Amino acid sequence: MSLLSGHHLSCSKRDRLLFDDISLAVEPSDVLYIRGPNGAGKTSLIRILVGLSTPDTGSVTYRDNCIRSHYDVFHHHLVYFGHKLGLNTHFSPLENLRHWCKQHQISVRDDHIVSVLDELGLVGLETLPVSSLSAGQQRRVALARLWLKNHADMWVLDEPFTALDVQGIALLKARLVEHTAKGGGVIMTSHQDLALSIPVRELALEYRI
Ligand SMILES: Nc1ncnc2c1ncn2[C@@H]1O[C@H](COP(=O)(O)OP(=O)(O)OP(=O)(O)O)[C@@H](O)[C@H]1O
Repeated sequence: MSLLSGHHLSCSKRDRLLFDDISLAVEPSDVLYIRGPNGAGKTSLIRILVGLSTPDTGSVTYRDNCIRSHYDVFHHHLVYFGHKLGLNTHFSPLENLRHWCKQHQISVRDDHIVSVLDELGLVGLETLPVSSLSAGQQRRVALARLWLKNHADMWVLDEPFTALDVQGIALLKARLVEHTAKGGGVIMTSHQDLALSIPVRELALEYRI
């Protein structure tokens, strides 16, 4: 059974048809890479796939159930990473992630969150306000969710490599490989060459005028 599937999806923005009748399916251990030029509609498609926008036509299912009518189950198994990091910059990485874990019913001790932050190269920054961290460090804090929500089998990541340095990219790639090895599925966009050590399927969106 597929994890996440889009069925006959179409989307227009300001009278421009971005994509029409797209169907896709992510199986366990699959990585689907959505690529295309700026403005092609990658983020629009991603937002539809996680239920944040409604397509003009078509539907999205998670394990064969419509995500709209089974949103709680889908949400429980999803990590979505969008352009906005979803961090409160007045609070520390530890406070942000503690709150996020609570929202996602993840029972975790502070020392585990700190160990994940340390693994992500944020040693000594765990209790500083997020506003005092660099762009790449803030992104690492947000990405820590991929290390904390172990019961999520579906990851949907919109340009997750943005602002990461070489080491950050390597950490994330290794995590992606780990996730798929356990049967997880991934949909992602990127403007970088993915070069993962596992097979990646591609869906190319063109810029339609
Ligand atoms: N809320 C909106 N209202 C009106 N137009 C929108 C909206 N969101 C996106 N668009 C338009 O839809 C088109 C596709 O945008 P989208 O963000 O999906 O592209 P993208 O492929 O992700 O681009 P990029 O590579 O630059 O991130 C763009 O022309 C954009 O201006």
